[in-house]
Amino acid sequence: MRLHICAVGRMKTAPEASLVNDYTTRVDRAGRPLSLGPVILHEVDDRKGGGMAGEAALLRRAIPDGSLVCALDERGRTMSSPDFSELLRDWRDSGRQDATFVIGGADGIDPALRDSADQLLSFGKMVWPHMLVRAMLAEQLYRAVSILSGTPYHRA
Ligand SMILES: C[S@@+](CC[C@H](N)C(=O)[O-])C[C@H]1O[C@@H](n2cnc3c(N)ncnc32)[C@H](O)[C@@H]1O
Repeated sequence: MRLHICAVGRMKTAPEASLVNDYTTRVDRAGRPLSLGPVILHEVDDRKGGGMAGEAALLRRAIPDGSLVCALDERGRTMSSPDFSELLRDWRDSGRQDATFVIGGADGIDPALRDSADQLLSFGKMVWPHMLVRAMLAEQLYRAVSILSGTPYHRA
């Protein structure tokens, strides 16, 4: 199952970029025997100033047809890392080819797009900067793959 991160904004040389690259490379390597990965990053940038609706249109276009969708939102469900690994395993076993994780911009994710997601995932009630959320998501994807592989990275 391919893992897509559809996110508003361009990371370019942001300090979080090396973290995202490191963890996604690790997911690609460790996830291969589990049929999870690669991680594919799709960055969208609404230059027309269309706000959340404009960003949502670009995000929808970036989400592969038929993909399962998890929207990152502080109002979503908090999960333990083992729970998240089970979600990934169940999604992989569903037979769908793609899972997409959506990260919004400064104003968040358009409510219509958020409500259409299969899962709303929260990293706690606090609001985190969107670039940091990419790095946190990439790390949790690697942690989930490590849990499913039975390697000792995750210690509960
Ligand atoms: C700066 S936040 C936007 C917050 C915005 N005020 C809102 O109401 O959603 C940018 C993006 O980072 C992600 N994000 C921020 N904090 C999060 C959290 N605690 N859990 C999950 N995702 C979060 C969400 O995808 C959000 O759309």
